[in-house]
Amino acid sequence: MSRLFRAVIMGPPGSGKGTISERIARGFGLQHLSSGDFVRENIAASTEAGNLAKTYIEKGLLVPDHVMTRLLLPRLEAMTRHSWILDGFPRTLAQAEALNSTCELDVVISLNIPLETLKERLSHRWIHPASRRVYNMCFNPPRVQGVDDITGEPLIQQEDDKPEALVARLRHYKDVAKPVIDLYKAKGILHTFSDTDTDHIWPYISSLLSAKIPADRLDAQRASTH
Ligand SMILES: Nc1ncnc2c1ncn2[C@@H]1O[C@H](COP(=O)(O)OP(=O)(O)OP(=O)(O)O)[C@@H](O)[C@H]1O
Ligand SMILES: Nc1nc2c(ncn2[C@@H]2O[C@H](COP(=O)(O)OP(=O)(O)O)[C@@H](O)[C@H]2O)c(=O)[nH]1
Repeated sequence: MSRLFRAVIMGPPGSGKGTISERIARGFGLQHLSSGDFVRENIAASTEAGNLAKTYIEKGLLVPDHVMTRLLLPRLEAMTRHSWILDGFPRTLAQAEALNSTCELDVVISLNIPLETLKERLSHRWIHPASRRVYNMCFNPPRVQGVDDITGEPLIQQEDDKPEALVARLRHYKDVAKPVIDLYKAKGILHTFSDTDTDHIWPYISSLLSAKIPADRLDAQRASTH
């Protein structure tokens, strides 16, 4: 059986991790794994790690490393048949080291997007809270303004997408992401993309993945998702 392909996507809030991961999932048949989704699923299922995570999220805090790794690593270990793109994890060096000891990554994509662009995007980000489907009133608007395409339910704006909260989140991202980025740079698997538009970045990411994922693996991957 061909070896699995494992990728991580990193970037500050609003950099397009979710948007690009979805394109990668559709275009290359990788499974999009979102750390935020794992956290929410565990909270909904009241698992031990989920209950712990909830106490932090309710206070608007990041979930501590030991809880995140307990929640995520077993899920990754169980992914023995499907290649994946991981979005939202690792966020800290401790998480990256724990991930290292679980699996070998093929590619890390780092998104480097100007602050003004992030502010602008997040001020137009609207979310369907139940599914976490993400819209943007300019870039990918819903079919009907203010409501989710699939359920017709109302969309909301998140408090921490407001510009005041964003600056603090960004500062925090820069501090904690730097050692993670340095680690992946040293391993020779880091690929950084800088631009103001996802549509400009996408062709470069697409050719990187086409070159990195061997054709036979790509075919097998696509066949298993269709
Ligand atoms: N790797 C992680 N480490 C710590 N906490 C995490 C991690 N991933 C997710 N969380 C927790 O889950 C919450 C939801 O995560 P999610 O990635 O959906 O949203 P977010 O942090 O607002 O991301 P973004 O704005 O970059 O899209 C986070 O606010 C955080 O509390
Ligand atoms: N205007 C604009 N908005 C974008 C672009 N790429 C993504 N977005 C939107 O910007 C917001 C943040 O993107 P998202 O994928 O959620 O970023 P994440 O926080 O890194 O996962 C969402 O509302 C996206 O629809 C882009 O190139 N231009």
